Amino acid sequence: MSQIIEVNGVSKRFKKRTLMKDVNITVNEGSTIGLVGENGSGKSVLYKMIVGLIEPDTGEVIVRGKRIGRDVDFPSNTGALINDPGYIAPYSGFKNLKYLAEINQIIDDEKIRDTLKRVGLDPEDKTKVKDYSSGMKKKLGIAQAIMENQDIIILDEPFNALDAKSVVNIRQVIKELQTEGKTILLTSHNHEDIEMLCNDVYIILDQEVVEFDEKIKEMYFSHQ
Ligand SMILES: Nc1ncnc2c1ncn2[C@@H]1O[C@H](COP(=O)(O)OP(=O)(O)OP(=O)(O)O)[C@@H](O)[C@H]1O
Repeated sequence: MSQIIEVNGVSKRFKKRTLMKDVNITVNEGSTIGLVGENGSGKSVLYKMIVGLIEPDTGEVIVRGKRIGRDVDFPSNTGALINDPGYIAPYSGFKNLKYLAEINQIIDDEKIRDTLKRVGLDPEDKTKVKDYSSGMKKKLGIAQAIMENQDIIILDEPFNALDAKSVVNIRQVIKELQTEGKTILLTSHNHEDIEMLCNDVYIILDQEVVEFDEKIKEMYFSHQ
């Protein structure tokens, strides 16, 4: 298995607060990584550094051999749902995805419709995104992260706000993506999602990212 993402000696602080120091992670192509940690521990920030939205203070992020921020601004062929994506509020879900698809021009309307159905949204629904529920917005975010058949898929809290049936569906979608050989980076506060879907699990603990072994797992989830 080849390494597709490397986080080497990354540190980040905001004003006086050190969020993480000397973080090292290697992600193998085709694997699913889980990242857990308390609210505010830096999970989204770490994923934003991987996609080039936030610059590390020290260290480097390498994706497919290219250093983010030096060789490329953003990793290629990567779909990401991190926090709440900015949607065009007066547009429908379909129209939002179509607008985004026009940037790369690699998918047609049919693929957009199929992806909306795949995540549990009705492609014909004309509801404006400003009137979407939180769960619908989350599904739309997942759709934009996978619609172009991206090889690397980053899903930060994809299950938040989803009802039980939708959780089952999105877990199934993620399993299909795994079968397709995608490299997936997840976060979730739900023990079951992480256990069920991830090959390697890390936790941000005291500003460090460490492997989430059985001992730490027991300690962490027993406090939730
Ligand atoms: N651009 C920024 N400028 C200043 N502080 C920031 C910025 N982005 C994030 N932070 C801070 O970094 C910390 C970590 O935020 P992050 O969103 O990564 O947490 P998280 O682990 O994803 O939390 P949660 O589980 O609640 O989603 C927070 O205290 C947040 O306020």
